[in-house]
Amino acid sequence: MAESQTSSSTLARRGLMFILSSPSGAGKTTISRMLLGADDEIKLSVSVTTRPPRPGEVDGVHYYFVDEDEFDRMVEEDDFYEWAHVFGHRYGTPKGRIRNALKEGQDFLFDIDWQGTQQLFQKDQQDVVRVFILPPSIAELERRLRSRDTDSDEVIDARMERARAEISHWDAYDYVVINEDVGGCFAKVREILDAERMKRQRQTGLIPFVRELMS
Ligand SMILES: Nc1nc2c(ncn2[C@@H]2O[C@H](COP(=O)(O)OP(=O)(O)O)[C@@H](O)[C@H]2O)c(=O)[nH]1
Ligand SMILES: Nc1ncnc2c1ncn2[C@@H]1O[C@H](COP(=O)(O)OP(=O)(O)O)[C@@H](O)[C@H]1O
Repeated sequence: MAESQTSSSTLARRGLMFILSSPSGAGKTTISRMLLGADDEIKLSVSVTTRPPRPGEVDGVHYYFVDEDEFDRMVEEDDFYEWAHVFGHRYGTPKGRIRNALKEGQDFLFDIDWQGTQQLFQKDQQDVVRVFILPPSIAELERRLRSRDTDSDEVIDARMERARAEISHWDAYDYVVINEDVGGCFAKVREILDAERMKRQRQTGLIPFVRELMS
C-alpha cells in the first residue's frame, strides 16, 4: 500500500488539561497515579505547596515543597497559573512550560481543588477537561482517610468537615465518577480521557488529513 503523506495514526493534536478533583480521601491521588503509570502521553502538573511532605512523597515528583517565604516570592513574581488556600496550607500550579507543551500535543494531569479548577477553566476553557470523583458514601470516605494513615485525627476531622463543602461543587465539573471499586473508576476515567482526545477541535491535524482525503 502506498504510504500517504498524512497518516491517521499520527495526526497532530492539541494537548489537554485533565483535572481530577474530589473531596479529600475519595481516591484522586490513587487514580492519578494509575493514569500516569498506564499512559505515556499524560504528565503530572506538579503543584507547589507549603504543606509538609507525607511519608513517601518526593520533592519535585508529588509536589514541590516550599516554605511560606518561597511561596510569597512565587506569588509576587507571578509564577502561578492559579493558587489557593486548602486545609491551612497554600497550593499552586506553576506556569512552567505548560502553554507551549499543550501546543505540541502534551497532555497534563492536574490534581487540584475546585478553586483551582475554576481559575484554570476561566483562563483556558478550550483545553480544560474537569472530572470530579465522589466516594460511594461519607462513611467510606472517612474509612479511607483513616486507613491511609497519613494524617492525625485532628487533620482527618478537618478534612471530613470540609468534605460536604467540597462535594457541593460537583456540578461545576464536566464528568462525575463514583469511586466504588478502583478498577472500575480508573477504567471510566481512561475512557473520558480517550474520548476527549478525539474531540474534533483538539485534532489539529484533521484539516490537512481531510483535505488530502478529498483531493
Ligand atoms: N487550587 C489548587 N489545589 C491544589 C493544588 N495542588 C493540590 N491541590 C488540592 O489541595 C487539596 C489537598 O491536597 P493534599 O494535601 O495533597 O491532600 P489530598 O486531599 O489527600 O490529596 C486537594 O484537594 C488537592 O486537589 C494546586 O496546585 N492548586
Ligand atoms: N475504590 C477504593 N476502594 C478502597 N480504598 C480506596 C479506593 N480508592 C482509594 N482508596 C484508598 O483510600 C485512601 C485515600 O485515597 P487517595 O487516593 O489518597 O485519596 P485523595 O487523593 O482523594 O485524598 C488511600 O489509602 C487509597 O488507597
